[in-house]
Amino acid sequence: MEATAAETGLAQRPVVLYPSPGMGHLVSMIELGKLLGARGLPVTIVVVEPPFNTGATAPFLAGVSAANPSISFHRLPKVERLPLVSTKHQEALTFEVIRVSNPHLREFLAAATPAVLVVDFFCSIALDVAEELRVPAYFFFTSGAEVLAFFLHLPALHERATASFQDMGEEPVQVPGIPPFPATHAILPVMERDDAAYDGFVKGCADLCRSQGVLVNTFRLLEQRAVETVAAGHCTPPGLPTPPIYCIGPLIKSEEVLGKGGEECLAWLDAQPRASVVLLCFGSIGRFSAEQIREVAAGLEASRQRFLWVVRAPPSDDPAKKFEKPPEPDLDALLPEGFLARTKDRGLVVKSWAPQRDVLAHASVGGFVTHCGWNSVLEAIMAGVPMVAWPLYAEQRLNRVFLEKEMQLAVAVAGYDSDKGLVPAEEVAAKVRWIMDSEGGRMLRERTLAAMRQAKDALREGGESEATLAGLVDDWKRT
Ligand SMILES: O=c1ccn([C@@H]2O[C@H](COP(=O)(O)OP(=O)(O)O[C@H]3O[C@H](CO)[C@@H](O)[C@H](O)[C@H]3O)[C@@H](O)[C@H]2O)c(=O)[nH]1
Repeated sequence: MEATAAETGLAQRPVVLYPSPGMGHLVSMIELGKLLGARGLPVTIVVVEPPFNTGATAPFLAGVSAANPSISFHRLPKVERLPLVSTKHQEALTFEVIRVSNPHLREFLAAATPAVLVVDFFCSIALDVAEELRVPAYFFFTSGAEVLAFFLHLPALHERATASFQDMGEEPVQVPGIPPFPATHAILPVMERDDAAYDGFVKGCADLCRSQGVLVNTFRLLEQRAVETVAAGHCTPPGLPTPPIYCIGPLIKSEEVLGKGGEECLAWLDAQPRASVVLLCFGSIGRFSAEQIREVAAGLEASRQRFLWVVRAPPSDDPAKKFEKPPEPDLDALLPEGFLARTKDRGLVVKSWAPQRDVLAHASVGGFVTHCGWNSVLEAIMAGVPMVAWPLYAEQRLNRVFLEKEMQLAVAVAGYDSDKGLVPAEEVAAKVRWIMDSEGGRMLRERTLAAMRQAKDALREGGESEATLAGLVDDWKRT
């Protein structure tokens, strides 16, 4: 008979989850917390407050914490200011926030005496604390197994190459278990060796091998080749151990904090025909230039399709404001004159944020133009909605390669005009029409629906992901 948490002492000793502060990293870690809580484990989520925009708002966290009283949230002292870091990438700042928070984490863990610590990729420095306090530490990988294959292999790629990915141009990067991809498609923050983000990634990737295991927010059948190659140790650098891999997903947001704007979106969708609307939404921090916003508008208008479009204010020209929360967009100034009036019968433009998971799950939505953040990908799969891949930052260009070439669940936006620095309206119109109203788009929808069924199978009681998590929890209860 299975030991209960109380019998093993786990009732007193929490499982501590340590997400990095970005919205895209918090949502799935919180879902993991709920699943562990439902299996009788006491769960504490440690929250870090950085001095830059992460898309995760205080109302979001307050809503989650109110809806899940069984999970306790422990806030580390807010990081007010960071040492100067030489970087173009927010990821380098995230590593820094976690580094300066490590003494506070140590203090908390020493008092909480957790049974298990589960950390986000960006929090790998917490493994030092876990080792010192003898707490078994696992990773929760918030992207997919194909990206994990690349991450595990990065230290080996780093040893072999002397040039930055940026300077390797279109040279294909070979990683076991995933399709070759041009060096320019490697993840944005590791493009340049002299950026602080690069060092953080190479170290974090090697740290994956110091853990007791890596829980991955995917399901095996979605990324079978990568999962098997990673598990067989073919991606791990020579001399390092391969951590056990646990595919426990897809874990997507189980509740939305709607607000007034959210209710407006869903009410508008209620009035649209089935599978007729394309959603355009670009993650928790994705932003386009004013010129690109005008091209998207012109493309949507030319496509003649129904649309729901989340528009954010363009990035500021002031580098000091690069990582700040954007103001509300001024739609009259940003959109072409008369656009809103001309498209009012078939389009809804929403400022800054929509309840994406609920929108995707709505029967009126039939296509999704996405930045390829992994939560967005999984939310689309769980809703059976085919994707147009338009990556912007982080590991999204890799996700586009995998979605298009390996999983075959998306069509990629092409035709980037490097002189003008944008994707022209004609390409936006062509891809929107293709996904919503072509034989190819219909086939993609069928494939996505098949993936949705596999995902739901993996999650049901006794399904592969559910059983994997159950087995892991049993192991934890026995330790
Ligand atoms: O208007 C919006 C915008 C976003 N979301 C939600 O916010 C989350 C966004 O997550 P994701 O799609 O993963 O994008 P990012 O916020 O950009 O996530 C970061 O973290 C992910 C997981 O590691 C990575 O895959 C991404 O590339 C990285 O940028 C999802 O749950 C969305 O439903 C909304 O609800 N409404």
